[in-house]
Amino acid sequence: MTFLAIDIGNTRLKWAMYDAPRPGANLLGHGAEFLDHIESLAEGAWSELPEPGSMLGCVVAGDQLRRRAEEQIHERFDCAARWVVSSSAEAGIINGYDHPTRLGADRWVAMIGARHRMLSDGPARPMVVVLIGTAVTVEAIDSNGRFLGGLILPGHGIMLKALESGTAGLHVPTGEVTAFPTNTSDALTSGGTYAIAGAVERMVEHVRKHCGAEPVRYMAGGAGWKMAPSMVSPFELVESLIMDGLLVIAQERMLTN
Ligand SMILES: Nc1ncnc2c1ncn2[C@@H]1O[C@H](COP(=O)(O)OP(=O)(O)O)[C@@H](O)[C@H]1O
Ligand SMILES: CC(C)(COP(=O)(O)O)[C@@H](O)C(=O)NCCC(=O)O
Ligand SMILES: [K+]
Repeated sequence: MTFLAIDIGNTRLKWAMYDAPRPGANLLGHGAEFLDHIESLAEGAWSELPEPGSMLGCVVAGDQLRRRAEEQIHERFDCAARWVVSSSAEAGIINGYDHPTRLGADRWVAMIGARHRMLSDGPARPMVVVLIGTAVTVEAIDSNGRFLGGLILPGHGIMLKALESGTAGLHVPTGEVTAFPTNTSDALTSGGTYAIAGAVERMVEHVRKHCGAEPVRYMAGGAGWKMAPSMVSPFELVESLIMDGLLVIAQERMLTN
């Protein structure tokens, strides 16, 4: 039974079609559209796909975007649109947020994917899960699967936009990440990268100290590949973390139509 997974962030809608709603299922197709281009999905990227037996998604881009995605789903497919809402516990993760449903669904799903991945690789350990999207999130999870809390910080693009709009002299092209930047472009690019790397490393230290063990470290998100090389503690890039989490939840809920 085919399964369609969708992740709608503040920059792009990512989708992946699998041959079954379970972790490790075969990928039949995948893609990403900037939010302005969602209306082209049904007649474009999805036109050649098989009918999904079920779908599950996560949305943090707001109700209007969710509705625009649902229009495409219903135009092209017969299956019901289902979206994950963060809850107090699901698929091995216990939600430590003050108001569990206010936690971004992408963060929740990524932690579920990460926990499942870690447990298929070996014994339970604490984790630090980093998503580098429009915003950056840095989650701490203990070895029992309890989400202890997480950081939200601006992504690279937002940091640069803030600096450009708040100053007269910072309109420059993207630079290189270097330890000692000697031009404005490199200074901005390195500043943003090390701001994120520094915050991530603080969280790694907090988890080490709190849990008394070295955390497993996963990174995902559209700009993860750009950030990973600049981390202090090495992170494993797992581009599919959110899709993996959606597969885990779909299997646990035995999603059918
Ligand atoms: N193909 C790409 N090449 C370079 N940067 C990219 C690419 N795709 C996404 N990004 C960067 O990643 C960020 C968006 O990633 P994404 O995971 O789609 O975010 P979101 O989940 O918030 O929609 C943006 O800051 C963008 O600049
Ligand atoms: C933190 C986020 C903006 C990240 O969004 P993204 O970068 O994936 O587009 C999103 O997860 C969100 O809106 N969260 C709700 C607030 C919270 O998690 O506390
Ligand atoms: K995201």
